[in-house]
Amino acid sequence: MSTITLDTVKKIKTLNNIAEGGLNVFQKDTFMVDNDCENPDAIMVRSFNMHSMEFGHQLKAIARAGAGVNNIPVDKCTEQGIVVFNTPGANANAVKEMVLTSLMASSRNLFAGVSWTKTLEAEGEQVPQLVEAGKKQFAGKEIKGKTLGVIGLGAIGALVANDAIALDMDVIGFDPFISVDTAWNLSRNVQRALTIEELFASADYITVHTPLTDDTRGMFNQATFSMMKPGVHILNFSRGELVNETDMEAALESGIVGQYITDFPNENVLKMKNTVCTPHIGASTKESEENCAIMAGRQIRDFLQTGNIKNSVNFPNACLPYTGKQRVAAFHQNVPGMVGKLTSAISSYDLNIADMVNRSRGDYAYTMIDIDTNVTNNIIPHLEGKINLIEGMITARFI
Ligand SMILES: NC(=O)c1ccc[n+]([C@@H]2O[C@H](COP(=O)([O-])OP(=O)(O)OC[C@H]3O[C@@H](n4cnc5c(N)ncnc54)[C@H](O)[C@@H]3O)[C@@H](O)[C@H]2O)c1
Ligand SMILES: O=C(O)CC[C@@H](O)C(=O)O
Repeated sequence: MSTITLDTVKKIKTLNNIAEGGLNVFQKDTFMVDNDCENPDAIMVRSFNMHSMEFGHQLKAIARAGAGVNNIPVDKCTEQGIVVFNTPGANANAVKEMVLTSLMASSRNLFAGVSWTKTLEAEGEQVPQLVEAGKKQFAGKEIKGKTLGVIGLGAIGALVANDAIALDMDVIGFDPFISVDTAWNLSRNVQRALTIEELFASADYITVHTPLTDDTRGMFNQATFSMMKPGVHILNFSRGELVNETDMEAALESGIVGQYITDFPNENVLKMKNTVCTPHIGASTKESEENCAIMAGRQIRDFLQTGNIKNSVNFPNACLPYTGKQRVAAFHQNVPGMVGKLTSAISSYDLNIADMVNRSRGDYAYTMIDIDTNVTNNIIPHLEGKINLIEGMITARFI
């Protein structure tokens, strides 16, 4: 059932702590931002799991202040005409710095060395001698000249790959869907793996930067571990589910995997040998949280006020310069004749069209139509009824 509504004050619900800069983008006279509000027009979220949530008819958009959208039921949102945004690249530098820190720290056994040294606290004046006697167990390897395999050369992977080249590593990257922009920005010294097997066979260290999808879930498993160099270090700052935990545990026990560094601990992973866990802090810097929140806030604000879509993961990007004229923003099936039916519904009320844009993505499409006169409030319910009757319409609103 589709609806057209004339909005007044718009309600933004927050499901996690959103950095202040992202909340400040909402003008106080036009928006109400609250973590408890009912029937929000939009939701801002970080990692909160939204899969069991029901969404009201009022909800028009969800913005993920971050990259991964696996905590959001994107397909359900699409069917309901709810636009899902993320903030591409906004936290990439934070994660890159975390990956490089962990790469060097793990190669030098820093985590284990620091923990062991702390156990000497009660040894009094014996500490210096014990340190000298015990340090050999923590001798590490330099990363210079070693091979780093980077799986997923998007915002984060490309930064990691380029900086690893600057640290004198050999870098091999695998990304069958690499974007043209990233390819332009990638160091020419990054070797391209045509297959993931090629990367597994040559890497001393592997870092993964793909989203969690049905294709990538469990990509680290018994079969892929058997293709890797014994003692390989694996860094996972993407999502825990990329790794088959049982197989990882066995690979760590047998030494095929020398160290596993992950930002996604759980009760099983915490118990695994040679594993270093961080508490999902890859993107936890002041700068990155502000960047993500501001980008997410602006995208939601602009969408609610103008209908323009930027950085959606489920609907096409669409921009029509906003002139303040009455605008119809309609989500519908991507089937022939929809634009014609929309324009004839509008012109049947003697309304003239000033401008329009229509964009499609897969099975769905989005149309914005500007009307060159103000539509009086008594016409809107009738026009609403007419647009409602168009087969294939999901949801539409007047702005
Ligand atoms: N630890 C954290 O706090 C943190 C922070 C940011 C992002 N992340 C995770 O990192 C992921 C990547 O973030 P990003 O900003 O680089 O995203 P991105 O979209 O810029 O890059 C992802 C890349 O993975 C590639 N890819 C997709 N499927 C692939 C496959 N099967 N094999 C190889 N490459 C594949 C894509 O082509 C793309 O280039 C996010 O989806 C998120 O899960 C974690
Ligand atoms: O919000 C966070 O702190 C984590 C974000 C991260 O997992 C992401 O996918 O961007």
